[in-house]
Amino acid sequence: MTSDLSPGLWIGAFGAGFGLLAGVGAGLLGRAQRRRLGALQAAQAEERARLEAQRAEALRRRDELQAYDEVLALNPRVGHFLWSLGPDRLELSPHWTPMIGGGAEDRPASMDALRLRIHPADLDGFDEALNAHLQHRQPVFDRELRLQHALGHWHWMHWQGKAVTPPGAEVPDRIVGHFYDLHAQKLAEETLASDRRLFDSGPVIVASLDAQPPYRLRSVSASAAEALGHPRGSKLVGRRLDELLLPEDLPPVLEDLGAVLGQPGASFQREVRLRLADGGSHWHSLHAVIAGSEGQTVRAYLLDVERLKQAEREAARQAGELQVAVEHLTLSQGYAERLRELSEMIQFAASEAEAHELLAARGPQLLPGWSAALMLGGLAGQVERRAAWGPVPAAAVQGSAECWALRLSKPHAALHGAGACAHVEGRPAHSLCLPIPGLQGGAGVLQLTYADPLDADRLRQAEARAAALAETLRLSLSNLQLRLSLQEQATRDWMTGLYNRRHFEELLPRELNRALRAAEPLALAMLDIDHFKTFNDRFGHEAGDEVIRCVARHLADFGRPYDSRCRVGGEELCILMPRIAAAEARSRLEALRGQIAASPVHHAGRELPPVTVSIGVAEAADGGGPAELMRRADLALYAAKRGGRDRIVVWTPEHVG
Ligand SMILES: Nc1nc2c(ncn2[C@@H]2O[C@H](COP(=O)(O)OP(=O)(O)OP(=O)(O)O)[C@@H](O)[C@H]2O)c(=O)[nH]1
Repeated sequence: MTSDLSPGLWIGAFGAGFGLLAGVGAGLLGRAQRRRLGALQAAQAEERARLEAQRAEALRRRDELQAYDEVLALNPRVGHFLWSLGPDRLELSPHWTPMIGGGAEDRPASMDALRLRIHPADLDGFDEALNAHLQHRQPVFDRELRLQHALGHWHWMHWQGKAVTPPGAEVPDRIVGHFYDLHAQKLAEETLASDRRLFDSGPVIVASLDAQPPYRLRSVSASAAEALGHPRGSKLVGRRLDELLLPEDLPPVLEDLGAVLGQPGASFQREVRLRLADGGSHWHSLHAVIAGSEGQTVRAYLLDVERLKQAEREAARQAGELQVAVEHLTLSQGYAERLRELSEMIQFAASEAEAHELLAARGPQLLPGWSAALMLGGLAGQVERRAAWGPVPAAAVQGSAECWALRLSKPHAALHGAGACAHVEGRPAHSLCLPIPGLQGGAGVLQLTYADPLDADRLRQAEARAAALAETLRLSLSNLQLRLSLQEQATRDWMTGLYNRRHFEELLPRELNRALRAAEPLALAMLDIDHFKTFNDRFGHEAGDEVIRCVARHLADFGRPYDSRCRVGGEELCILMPRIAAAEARSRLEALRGQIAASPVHHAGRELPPVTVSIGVAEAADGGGPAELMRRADLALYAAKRGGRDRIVVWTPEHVG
């Protein structure tokens, strides 16, 4: 574009001035005229010099303006316009096209054409700005507005211009000026404004603090006061960091600050609790940046994460509960498995004593840390300790009156000995008695003690386990008792209560082997009631039975606990006597024989004739099996019968069968 303000106008004016002066000088001739001419020439020279100076100035100005034009032309965001008012001709520099898009032909050629592309909302303002300038209310025309881009969107531009009035005229005939691209700046401003709105109303508190103790708040987004529970508009500026944070959170933040102070751009992140107006606090995620060229400001961004924290806490609590539940489930599954094993072993124990030993061995794994005693009904109503583990002892229970669990038939718990049963010794933190009813010999009790205090959860778990253990013991011990008693019944002779023949046949080889292994003697005595048939014949079969029972009672009371007394046939009985030799057996059996002979037998209200027995004794010998031992005892018995009955004969090799 060629501006009407260009220096060319000035240069033309100078040329015309010089021509006029030269013509005037040529017509001067006389002295006076010469004087006048001299004066004129002086004035002329002066004027020439002035014009020269003006010309030089104009040239300098032209160069400057050219340079300015060139620089402006370099800037794609600034263009020039010349609007000739009369003909409404608008000339736009080529910068227009890259700003507003389209081709050169799309450039508006008149103000009317330009106005068609102005955003309707900006049109009035545009016209008003023009009028204000043309009516001299504003020194320049200056307006931001949106123009329709060739691609359709509204594009922000800034127009500035000045009216030019031609020499001698009274009103301007044109406006010259420039337009520049404001779009990127406007978008940035809008983004900033929306950011600002977000900061002021959104969840993020933006704050600036002095980057030096006591870290006073210099500015803070408008939302902060309300977010922290203060009345809207409350003044937070000026507060110290220690007034804003919970005391526990201050030291780590001070430490973080210490590490970044004086380093512009350095930052740290941390979760802190901001104090609320009501005395509470809210967790915030703090992102702090050292700002300012000298690092004189701490810029802090705080996002309220209280709900997140609450959710985290809730999730952690639920996860904890789940973990506990899973642990309980796992533990209880493991525990149930261990109880099942114990129960099986107890039920198939060879004796109650073995069952009690099993319990004592496995109990510590079932209830770790607990001391326990299983007390079962014994003689004279006493409840005796049968199995125990752990350091806290239990005294024997003299009667059910001493145990609350037995008295009330329900579990009884005590804390630090207060209200504990009399048999609980010491003052354990926890004691628990569980009744075990339904056993032969009377109800039993399981006493459990724990020395140190337990929390409610662990106590509840232990109580549940103890109850399960007591129930397991009740079932398995009563099953064992039943099985042992059935077993016992199967081994006993129904009429006499002595072992039966089947049991004797099982017992004999076992005892014989044991004796041989232990190199211990073993004596077998065979007894036969003398002339038994005559009892049957004279007094009846029942009398015969009574005779058998009477002899059996003598046998039952005879000898040592580990002697086995059996009825092996109708009126044939035997005694298996471990750890004694035949001679010793014989002397003991003499007492038995004498007792039987001396004891009257009554039946049906009358005394029967004296009952005597013949006894044959044999001793286990090397190489001889059970059959041989029985054969020898039989041979000795036969010898006793033959020898006159009511006597004892010990087998010797002479008794050849
Ligand atoms: N009442 C009764 N009699 C039985 C029983 N078992 C076997 N008997 C009888 O006992 C008798 C056995 O008699 P023997 O072995 O001959 O005895 P004994 O000849 O009378 O006397 P000894 O020659 O001294 O042995 C038989 O008559 C059987 O019927 C029983 O359980 N009860």
